[in-house]
Amino acid sequence: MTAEAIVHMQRGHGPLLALVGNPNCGKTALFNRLTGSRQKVANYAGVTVERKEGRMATTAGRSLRLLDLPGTYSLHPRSPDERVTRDVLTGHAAGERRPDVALCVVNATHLRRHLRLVLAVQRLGLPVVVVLNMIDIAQRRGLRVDAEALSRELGVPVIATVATKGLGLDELRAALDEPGLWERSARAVAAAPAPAGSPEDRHDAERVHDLLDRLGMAAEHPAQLEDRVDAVLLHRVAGPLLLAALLFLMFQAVFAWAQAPMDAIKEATEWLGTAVGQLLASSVLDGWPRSLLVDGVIAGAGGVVVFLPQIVILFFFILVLEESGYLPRAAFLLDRIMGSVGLSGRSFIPLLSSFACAIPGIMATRTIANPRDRRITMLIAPLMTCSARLPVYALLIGAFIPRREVGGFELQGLVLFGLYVAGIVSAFVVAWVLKRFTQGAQIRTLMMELPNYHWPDPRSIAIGLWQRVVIFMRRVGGVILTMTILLWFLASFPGAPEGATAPAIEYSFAGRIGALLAHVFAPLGFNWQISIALVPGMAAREVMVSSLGTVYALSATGEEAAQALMPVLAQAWSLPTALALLAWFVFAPQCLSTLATVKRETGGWKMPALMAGYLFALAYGAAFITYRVASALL
Ligand SMILES: Nc1nc2c(ncn2[C@@H]2O[C@H](COP(=O)(O)OP(=O)(O)OP(=O)(O)O)[C@@H](O)[C@H]2O)c(=O)[nH]1
Ligand SMILES: [Mg+2]
Repeated sequence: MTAEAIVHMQRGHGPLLALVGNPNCGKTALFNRLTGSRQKVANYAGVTVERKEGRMATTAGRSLRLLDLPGTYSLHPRSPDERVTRDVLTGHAAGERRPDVALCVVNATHLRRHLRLVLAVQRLGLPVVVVLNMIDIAQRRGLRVDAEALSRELGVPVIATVATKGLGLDELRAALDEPGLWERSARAVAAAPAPAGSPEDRHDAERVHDLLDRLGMAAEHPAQLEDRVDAVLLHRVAGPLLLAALLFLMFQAVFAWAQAPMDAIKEATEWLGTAVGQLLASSVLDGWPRSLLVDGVIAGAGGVVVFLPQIVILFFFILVLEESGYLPRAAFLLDRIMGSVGLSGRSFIPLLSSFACAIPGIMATRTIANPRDRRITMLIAPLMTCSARLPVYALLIGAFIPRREVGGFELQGLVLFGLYVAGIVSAFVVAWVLKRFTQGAQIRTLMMELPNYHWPDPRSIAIGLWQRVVIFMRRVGGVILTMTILLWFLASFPGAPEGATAPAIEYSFAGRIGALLAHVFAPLGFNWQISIALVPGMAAREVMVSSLGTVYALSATGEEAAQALMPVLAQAWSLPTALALLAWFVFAPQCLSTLATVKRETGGWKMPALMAGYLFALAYGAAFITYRVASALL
């Protein structure tokens, strides 16, 4: 996902020092003063970002390379310039060596903001020397600047400077001779690029606040609006509650807003099915071509397209949260909870991606350094409700959960919320059990640097949504259509024998396979139609919906074939059966592409076999219990 910054190979020699800081803090002024005319200017290739390198000498005469990195607000890049800075500092910029020491320049009049970046760079494991620049302006404004106290608090050298006048540069050149600095640097480079873990369960803004507080400088550097917003959104109690409320409303909207467009799509597909059916009935294409089009393609694929509005609404919220800068904050909040089951915030991004699809989520576990944490994160990724499960949930909820309000909330949205929560809770329980009963080192790293809040850009949201629509429609036209046609074939041949009374499908291949599978699934209340639909559903979970569409269209006798699936199911299944199927899909082990990805990532069959086995057991158990309990109660 990260487009790595490609830079020209620079054949410099000697230790590399990088100037890092917020825009306009005086990096270039300092760079010019330190290097004089000994500068090389080039471009980072692939991006029009200027790369400036120069040479400088320390007091003891040691020759250093100095790199003037683009100014950045944080290590969450929002522009190509910022990305270059992040990639160079993490050692991910092609053709560029990771710097040995970071020279962090901060504006003495903007300590609250600028110190955050210092902490973030420190956490990357790089030795840091802080340049406290613009002390002339700070002094003119009557701000206290105590470089020594700051140095004690940060545990790194802090040199006060006025870059434009060259003040403090001698002290800086002397500080760069300190041998401990380069020893630390050698250690950091050996351990690179894994960030050094901080056991503290806090984020940078909070740490800067405490630090300024202890220095008695908090009042001189008042909290900005953003910090005050964070004080609420990241509050220990209020934060998680607000997050839960937000997710809750999101799922309410998924049902409430999608109704009208869903009705429209449903009517359009029904109309199309009827029209095509009537047209072909009076042509030479009557018979199996008509059935393939109407019962296979239109009933199957059309049944899935209905759920496009809900997917668009869900991703609208996710994109807005991502763009606004809230999502990393949600990660921070959840890090605390994840810590309680022994996982770190590093698992959050892979798990969050798994809400779209487990495959990118499992691939994102590559960033988890601890092998055991990585395997556990992989194993629980499929428990996050992927978007492919949304159509299945929406179909069953639409058919079986009445549209009414409970305590002012839409019952259907409530159930959907509950299903997502069930997945998350199960994931946490599984992670806890795996952590408890497997061997391995306990490593707890927390990386929390929060990006600034931003008004979401409507254009990028529109583009993001459009991409989701394209992905979804490609799946409808690809795997879903293919599996639907295959199932139609299996469900249509061989035809019924002479004098048969039951619907023809019961004599077909699919009907017979379904009848066999139904023995396995009967204890869960699944009939043969469900059992057979589970098989093509292994290719992609939404295929379950199109398969049910095809199976029931073919099971229908007479002309009511073009009916929508929801009312058919509502009539054909009992409520306990529907609830058991929902419980089954919370675990839903049947996704072949996910298992294939796990095999590729772990290089063996052990992990995918373990994953399929435990998910199947959980799905079967949960569906069984749900079916029994619901049958007893209802
Ligand atoms: N008064 C005062 N002005 C300074 C000092 N250091 C830099 N400036 C001024 O601050 C402005 C920004 O300095 P630059 O060196 O361009 O800042 P930069 O960090 O390179 O900025 P970007 O490259 O945009 O990230 C310039 O007008 C400098 O002259 C200082 O110590 N005191
Ligand atoms: Mg500059």
